[in-house]
Amino acid sequence: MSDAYLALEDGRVIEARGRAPGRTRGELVFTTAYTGYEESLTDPSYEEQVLTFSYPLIGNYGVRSERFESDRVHPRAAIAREFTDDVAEWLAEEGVPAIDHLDTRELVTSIREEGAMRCGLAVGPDATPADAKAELDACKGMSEHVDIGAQVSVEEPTVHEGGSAATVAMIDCGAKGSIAESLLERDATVHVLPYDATPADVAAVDPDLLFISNGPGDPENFEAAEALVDEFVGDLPIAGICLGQQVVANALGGSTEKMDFGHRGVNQPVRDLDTDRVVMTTQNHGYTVGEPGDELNVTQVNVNDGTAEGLENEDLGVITRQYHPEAHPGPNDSLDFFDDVLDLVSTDTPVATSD
Ligand SMILES: NC(=O)CC[C@H](N)C(=O)O
Repeated sequence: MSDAYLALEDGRVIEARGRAPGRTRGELVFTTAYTGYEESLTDPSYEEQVLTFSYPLIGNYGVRSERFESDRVHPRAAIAREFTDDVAEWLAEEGVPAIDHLDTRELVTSIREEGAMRCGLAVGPDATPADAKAELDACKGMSEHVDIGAQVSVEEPTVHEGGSAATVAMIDCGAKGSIAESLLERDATVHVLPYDATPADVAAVDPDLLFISNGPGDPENFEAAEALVDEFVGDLPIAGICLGQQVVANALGGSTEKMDFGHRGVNQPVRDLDTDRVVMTTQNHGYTVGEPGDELNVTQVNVNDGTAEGLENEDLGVITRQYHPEAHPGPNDSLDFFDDVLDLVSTDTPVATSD
């Protein structure tokens, strides 16, 4: 008798061991990251997804809140070959179902072959396969979560007072904490604004730079952020990370599309087309920029599949990354992105200034 069931869109129902109870649903994805489970589980970009860890043992160095990227767990559920008690207890306290003792190697292979798929989970002493299937039946596709920004963004503007290197208006589409920290460490002051901020809200903080954060779901559902890029491009330098890159591309004539199973891990190789240098990067995305449009140049590409990893327009002062230069988890090799971003302010790159 099992106490946990995972129902998949391909019709299978997989038995597992329950580690944190509940009923839930979401898009089933996997990460190959072998460390950084606290950072991944608190990354807002995982909202509405069920996160499978391909690394078999999750929790072997405990759970410490200093390593969290936000104030709660964001995946709808978590799956591993084996969770330690520390992680299972944390997820249970957070009300996030967790299962283990299933063949995650086989599960990850299925996602690679069939693509990210919808799933339903039922976990606990009374759980049945029918409960898991009922969750699956009620599960929406990622793009159908049209107001997902409201689930992850700040409700009111907040400010992180730093130094005078730059005043940054950061649009919080579900930002990881490390992004603001990376800017603060470089002496910037960061105004965090809601995902649906208006041009007047941005102008009110008199920024030197507009920064669009990472965030969950389909970038086409972040129309307000797209409108901000459209409004301020040429007047303010603009930077973006992950969803931020996608929103910037959509605003400037490019397009985005859903990937089969995405990039999630801490060793995704990225080649800079100018220097030919390859760096290992942290990634967590299921959509990608298809066409960059006429305004943006692709400056970096993924070595595995050639997808756009960096976009720039030097004249307009626009620079974005699809991966996570702020790391947490993962390698620190791309932290200089934040220096490049702040250089956009100090070198007055944009063609025009706001008056
Ligand atoms: N980490 C992110 O910002 C993810 C971006 C977007 N939600 C995607 O899945 O592609």
